[in-house]
Amino acid sequence: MHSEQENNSFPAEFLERMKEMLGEEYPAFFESLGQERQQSFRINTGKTGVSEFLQQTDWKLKPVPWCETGFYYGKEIRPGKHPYHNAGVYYIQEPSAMVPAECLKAQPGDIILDLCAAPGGKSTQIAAAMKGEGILICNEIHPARAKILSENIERMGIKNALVLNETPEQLAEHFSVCFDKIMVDAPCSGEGMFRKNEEAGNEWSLDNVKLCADRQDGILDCAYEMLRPGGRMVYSTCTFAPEEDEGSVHRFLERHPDCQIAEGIDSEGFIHDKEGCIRLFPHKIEGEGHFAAVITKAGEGYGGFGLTEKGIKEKDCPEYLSFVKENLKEKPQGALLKFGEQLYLMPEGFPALKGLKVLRPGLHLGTLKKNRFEPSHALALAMQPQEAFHVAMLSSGSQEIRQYLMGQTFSWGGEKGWYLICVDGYSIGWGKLAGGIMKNHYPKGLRMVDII
Ligand SMILES: C[S@@+](CC[C@H](N)C(=O)[O-])C[C@H]1O[C@@H](n2cnc3c(N)ncnc32)[C@H](O)[C@@H]1O
Repeated sequence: MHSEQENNSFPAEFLERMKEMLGEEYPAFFESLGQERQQSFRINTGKTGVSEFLQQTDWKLKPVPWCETGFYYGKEIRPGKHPYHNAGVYYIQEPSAMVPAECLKAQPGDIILDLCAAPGGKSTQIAAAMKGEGILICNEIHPARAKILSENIERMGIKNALVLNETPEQLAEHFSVCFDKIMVDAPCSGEGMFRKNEEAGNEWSLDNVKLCADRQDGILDCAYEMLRPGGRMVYSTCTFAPEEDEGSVHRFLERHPDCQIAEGIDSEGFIHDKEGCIRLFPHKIEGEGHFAAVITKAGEGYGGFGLTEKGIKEKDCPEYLSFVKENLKEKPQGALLKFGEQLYLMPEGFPALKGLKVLRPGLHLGTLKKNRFEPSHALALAMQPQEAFHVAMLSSGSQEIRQYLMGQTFSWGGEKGWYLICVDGYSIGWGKLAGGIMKNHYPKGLRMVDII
């Protein structure tokens, strides 16, 4: 049993509010704050099947009850240091944080916006459900966080996502009633993560709770503008503060009477209030504190963009076409877009990008250099081994994969040229073979010093 003294890193006013909210359940909640948090990841079904992955490893994993692809792992496993992480085979994500994207019920073909998306937990979960069909716009207001978001979209091999760095207001001006579904995982006071991130408690104040609630009102109003009639939106936070949870939802419904709360998902230990909002408490489930509400907009409509990108003609990129002919069994489908030397592939129906801060306009194919094409790391990660002519299939325990991820060359036999480097069947990057030596094309910024 933990005393209040032992938990003195939690602000007293926060604990008082929780006592008032939870009544006789408060001691159980308080004890849970002193317990260790759960670790989990979500298997990337864009790269592998759940049962296929479970057969491949001897890791002791326990299913997360509310997410078919989510699994708890123990301390003996360090998934972030394993080559599978670099190959985007899973995304390390807190178990409760898997709930909002499950509630969104993304389908292949949907036009979806993730408005507050970095570092990309929910975006990558939504993308997996979309199975590469439809359009996912991932937006993040802070430039440095938007970059991390873009890297995670790349690592997970997602082809149909656009990464933007805009304010919700600027997006709302651009994308009036365009989206079938919107995820609003709002910035909040983070009370549910105090156990995960001890420092978060130091920044807590009632004034900040109010500030967050005001900001959430503004973000939700922008999301409303962008949701098509008949569309579905999930609002979520990782705080217990009622002003930011049910409060934000109620104020929103008052301002927008054509919206209502709809059903989310259920699991043992989930608390549903009478309106249908979902609350997760760490003493009720194996996960941190979270809140989610599904909101639908009345009416009917279609998602999509009035103005779309047309792309450039293939014949204007001969270097790319020869790369495709020599190295890929099939030409990737979609329209080509050129930004300076950089070539991207966009799925059909991508919105016009003029006036937007774009970090990633679709799948980065590579760089058009003078008389040659250099494939991008993103292209490697978005490919399956059977799509390339030359593959270097390495095992996760091999010396070669260690050398590769550390940025070194390794010996290999075969014809010279580009090789898709794979680990246990998962693409992880490019190498270029010449004279029996595989030259390393693993991005410098991603190279590792500590691998298991
Ligand atoms: C809870 S986090 C998002 C986590 C993310 N959805 C995930 O699953 O990985 C909230 C995000 O909102 C961003 N944010 C902060 N202020 C914002 C604002 N005024 N409008 C929109 N987003 C904001 C933060 O930078 C942060 O990345």
